[in-house]
Amino acid sequence: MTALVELRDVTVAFPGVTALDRVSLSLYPGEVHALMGENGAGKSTVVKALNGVCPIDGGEILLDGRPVSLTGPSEAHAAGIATVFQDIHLGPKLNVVENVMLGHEVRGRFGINWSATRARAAEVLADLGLDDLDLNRGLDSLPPSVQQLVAIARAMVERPRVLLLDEPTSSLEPPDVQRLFRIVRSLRDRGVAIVFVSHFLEQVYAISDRMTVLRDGRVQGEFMTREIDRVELISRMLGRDIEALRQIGSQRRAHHQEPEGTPVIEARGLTQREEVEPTDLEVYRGEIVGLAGLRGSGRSELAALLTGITRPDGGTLLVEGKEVRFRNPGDALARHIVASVERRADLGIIGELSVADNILIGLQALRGWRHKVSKRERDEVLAWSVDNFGLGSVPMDRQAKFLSGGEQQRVLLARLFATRPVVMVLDEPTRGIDIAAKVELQSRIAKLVDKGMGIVFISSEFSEVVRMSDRIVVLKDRGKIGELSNGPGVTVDTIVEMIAADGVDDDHD
Ligand SMILES: Nc1ncnc2c1ncn2[C@@H]1O[C@H](COP(=O)(O)OP(=O)(O)OP(=O)(O)O)[C@@H](O)[C@H]1O
Repeated sequence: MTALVELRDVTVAFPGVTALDRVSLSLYPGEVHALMGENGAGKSTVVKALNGVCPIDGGEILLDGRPVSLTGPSEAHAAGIATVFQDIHLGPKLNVVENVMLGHEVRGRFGINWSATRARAAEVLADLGLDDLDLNRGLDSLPPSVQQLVAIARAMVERPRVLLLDEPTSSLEPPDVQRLFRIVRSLRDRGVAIVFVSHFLEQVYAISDRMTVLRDGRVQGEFMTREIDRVELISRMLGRDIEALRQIGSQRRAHHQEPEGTPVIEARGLTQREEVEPTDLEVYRGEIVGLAGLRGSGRSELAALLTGITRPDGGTLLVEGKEVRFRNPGDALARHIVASVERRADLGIIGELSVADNILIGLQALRGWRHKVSKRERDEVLAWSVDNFGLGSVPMDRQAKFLSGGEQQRVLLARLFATRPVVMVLDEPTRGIDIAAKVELQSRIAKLVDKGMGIVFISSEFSEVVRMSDRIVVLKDRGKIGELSNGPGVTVDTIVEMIAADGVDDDHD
């Protein structure tokens, strides 16, 4: 089979980093090709080289066997290459038709022919099995999953031959992922060549036909998905021995005895209208309490109430047995209660500041701006952060906006840890983080907890919640439905069954 697109020895260099080092890979029609690799491996750079966003410094890109120059997005469009970005770049105030057709409106003699434009949008959506979508709805009134599907419809208007999907599922729940995959499969079956980038291993196994593994900007191998097992894939991504990895996989946090004393943080009937039903929660020193629930279960909203990001409408919050009222996250920080929140844009990486300043800013805020962190402490904190969050290859003076998504996530965690918190609320702290860093972070958290900190841990990967938590609070539809003391008998299925069983009887009333 001839490749539709081929990268031959492509090199992309940024000051101080070779993002792609003589990368060769081929995309075939009718195939889903996954790009795999740790944070910073070069996956997004491959996507950007193909969609003309990032010029290449060496090698060549061939289309149907002939060299092409993709020096900008319009060249990539002309070559039939379309991209769906991770952060949806659509018009929130525009309706579905406008979003799908923006820039491709059907024109007649008197300007835009709206009925034809509408018909074309309906055709594209129907083609993707999205005929149930209301074309007049404003995009911002639709759930993120549907917005993501609209973004794909938009990419399909020009009938591209190559579709680039960079982490398209990062904000989707499982049923939406299945819907997206049905669309991806039907496009594949029509001969589109698809590039799929995701940190979710199971999704990659479910959807891809072929994968290329990258590490430090170099290709580590190309495999047919059905021929490479998960352990081998991970070991290729990390460049580590398979046996060592098998051992990491089998580790489970040794759980503590029953909590005692006063909870370090406690919620009594804490509630927020339309977001969180009255909820009780206790976290003791030395404990990790996992919040398990689907997106929309209220898990992130509860986290926000605990840390002053939002204010409750009722109930009480106590720190070390004393009632507190946080007006903002600064009030919580003053009590050494810190949070990482789920959506990256809200997390607070300040792109214009250096990596070092991004790490130190939390500590500086805690001290007050008049008491500058001393040079010695600054050096200590940075050295500690580099050691503990694998930031060795990131220059401390680089502007944070140039880091990869996963690198930014680690910088943010380093910032939180630098404030020496008593309570940490971690909402999806390992999302977008590669597997090595995930394991490293998990053991880091476990160690800190041993030193007497209390942690609220939220992850949409239930396996991670089970691995990390001493206790698991299960949430559904904005409220707590149960609590489990973790132990050998508790598995992902236990949580899933609790969520599935809850309220089923009510439906029969
Ligand atoms: N504009 C830029 N300037 C400087 N360095 C950059 C730039 N863009 C990317 N890099 C660096 O190039 C390397 C590859 O980045 P890339 O975004 O392709 O990684 P990735 O595999 O997509 O990572 P992630 O999984 O974290 O998204 C990283 O070390 C990153 O810091």
